[in-house]
Amino acid sequence: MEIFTGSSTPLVLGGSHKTLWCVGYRNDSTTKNHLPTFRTAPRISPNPICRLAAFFQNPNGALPPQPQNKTKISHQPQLISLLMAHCVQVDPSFVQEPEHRPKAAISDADGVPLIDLSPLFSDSAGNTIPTTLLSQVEVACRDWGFFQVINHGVPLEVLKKAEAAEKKFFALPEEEKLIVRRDEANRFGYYESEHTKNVRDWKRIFDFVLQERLDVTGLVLKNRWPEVPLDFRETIEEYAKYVEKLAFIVLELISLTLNLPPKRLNAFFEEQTTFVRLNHYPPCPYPDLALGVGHHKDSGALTVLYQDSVGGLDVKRQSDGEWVRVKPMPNSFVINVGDIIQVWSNDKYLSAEHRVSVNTLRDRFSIPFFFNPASNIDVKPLPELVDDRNPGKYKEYNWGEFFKRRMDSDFKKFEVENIQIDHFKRA
Ligand SMILES: O=C(O)CCC(=O)C(=O)O
Ligand SMILES: [Fe+2]
Repeated sequence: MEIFTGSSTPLVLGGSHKTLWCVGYRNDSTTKNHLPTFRTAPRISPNPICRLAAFFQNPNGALPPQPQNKTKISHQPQLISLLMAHCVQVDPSFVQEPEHRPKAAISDADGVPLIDLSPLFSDSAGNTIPTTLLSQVEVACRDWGFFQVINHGVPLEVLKKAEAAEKKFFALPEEEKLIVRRDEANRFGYYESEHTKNVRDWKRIFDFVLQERLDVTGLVLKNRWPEVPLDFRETIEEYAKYVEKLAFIVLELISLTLNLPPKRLNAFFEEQTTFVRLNHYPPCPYPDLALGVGHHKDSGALTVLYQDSVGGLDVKRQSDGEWVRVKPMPNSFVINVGDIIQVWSNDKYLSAEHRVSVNTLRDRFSIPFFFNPASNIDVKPLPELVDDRNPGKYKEYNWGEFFKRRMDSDFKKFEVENIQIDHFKRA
């Protein structure tokens, strides 16, 4: 290892091609204020493998004094060992491009709208849905593409049991989880190496579908269940049943806000390709470089997500392009519009960009329910919502093929960006 200093950066640490190092604090004894921020080094080093520079925000940390500019310090063993004591190994497959790395502080002020669904469950609810509730849903889908719901009808006990089962599963030894690891032939089960936009995510997942079938597009929708924890399958299938009810309720509310009959969209979901994902985001020693899930939009119709109290889900606010944190709220769900609703609504509603930030100290768990239509559905703007003055903005595409192409990129690192909804946008 060689250590160089450069004129514009305090430190650049080299390594081999496969092993990059940068200076950082270890997890223990770290507080937020002591965290360094990492940036990719400008090309100041003649050595192409010297790629990472570390900028220490807090000079009170136990760091050596700054070496003189442009001095090669690899001959100073004491200095090197002191630096090494503060090194974390960076796996380059997790490193995001500089423009996608999270800033140190993410605001949660002016966060996503919160909608109370209790009017739908009260005794006096009858068949009428308050217009105030509908307009809240409409504004949230239009301005944010994201909202949180409380009093949603899913019992707290069901949520808590699912969260406990999820934690138990991820706590199993790796070799036990690998028994149900997904592969190219069967895409459901455990996976620890998912990529979003060709960068590896700092997470582990377990996926299962609501309806198993050998699909027409050649996608095998078949679950793999672990034998332990014993009540795992039963618990999370029960959770999924409740969340499915909530997903249909939200779908009907959205139909109403589009001036359509409440069940207008339901038929698309009779043979749904919905799947549920359990996410575990372990603590990450370089949260300024990696993400739990890279920036993306969900490709299905709707996502209904339960998150624990740690926080990390960031949404790109439509109004100003700022990333804001979706503040965890006990006993709530986060709902977001996916690409399909964006297309059905002919861009009235937007599928918002989001990502997951990680942290150095706490494990985070979440459970998204990806509400997806049948694979044979051809997605296009709904005929009721287009006319000569407002022509359809998307060409028709087949959901099953789109879904399969997206899943393929979970296995291979493509050189180019995988299929996106914008590819179907009319000029
Ligand atoms: O874990 C989260 O909060 C969000 C995960 C997510 O966006 C996804 O899996 O698509
Ligand atoms: Fe997502």
